[in-house]
Amino acid sequence: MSDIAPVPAAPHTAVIIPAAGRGVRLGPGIPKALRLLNGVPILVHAVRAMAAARSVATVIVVAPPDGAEGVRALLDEHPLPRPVALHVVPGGTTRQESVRLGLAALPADADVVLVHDAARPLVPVDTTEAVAAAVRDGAPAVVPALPVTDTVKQIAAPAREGEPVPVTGTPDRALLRAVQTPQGFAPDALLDAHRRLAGLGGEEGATDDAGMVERLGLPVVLVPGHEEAFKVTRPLDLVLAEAVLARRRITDGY
Ligand SMILES: Nc1ccn([C@@H]2O[C@H](COP(=O)(O)OP(=O)(O)OP(=O)(O)O)[C@@H](O)[C@H]2O)c(=O)n1
Ligand SMILES: C[C@](O)(CO)[C@H](O)COP(=O)(O)O
Repeated sequence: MSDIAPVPAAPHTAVIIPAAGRGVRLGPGIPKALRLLNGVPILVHAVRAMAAARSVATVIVVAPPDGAEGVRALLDEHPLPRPVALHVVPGGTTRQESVRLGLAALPADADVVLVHDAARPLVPVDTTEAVAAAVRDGAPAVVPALPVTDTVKQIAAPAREGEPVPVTGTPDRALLRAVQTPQGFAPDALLDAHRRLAGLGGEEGATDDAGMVERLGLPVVLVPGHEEAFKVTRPLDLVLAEAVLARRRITDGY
């Protein structure tokens, strides 16, 4: 019998980056993930942000459905801050379908899976590490979040933007949080949510990945998000992102 303790396997965080959206709210043009921020595609910023985290060993980019080869070539042109295994797969027509297609490429030995919007290119590495660490410490689902600063009104039914609409209530904003990505999961929790809910109508209305896991009745915990992890959704967000990068160039030499 050997008295040598087995060497624990190194942590393996795999990241899925859904990048298959068109970016309709940003306005006409090429898919949002390929638009430039300081001369570099938004997607490249997002991949670099994920690869900067020390536990991240695999990054799976979910490309626009007809654009996987072009995205692969684009990523090969841009160096990453650390070596990672990089995969590119074609995405689907909804965000959840794209995430599911990314999950199909998940390595079997991953102990944490993060899902990170390509549209959040500036998330700081500490936020990513905090989410991954909380999953590794035993939480099945972890979400970075910030307090809500606007007062939020409830309306009775979805309405077109710009249309006057009656208010039905004002939720207590102290009980609300705005959630960001990367969201982190024990791989089985997210895989199980997709196996059980996808295609059965169970994913309808789930606008984030943790929402899928919540529907299985599993606990989801929040950790502090970061204001620079904002989502590039509308044109003004691009202006803000350029300003953040300009400040980082001055303060961090980045
Ligand atoms: N079919 C889709 C739709 C969205 N996404 C990704 O999900 C993330 C968050 O979505 P969002 O910001 O809403 O992006 P879009 O769907 O592109 O935006 P819009 O709704 O304005 O078209 C983005 O990185 C986007 O590329 C995806 O991979 N596949
Ligand atoms: C996942 C997400 O970024 C969390 O805030 C958000 O729900 C994505 O929503 P979108 O409508 O696809 O922008």
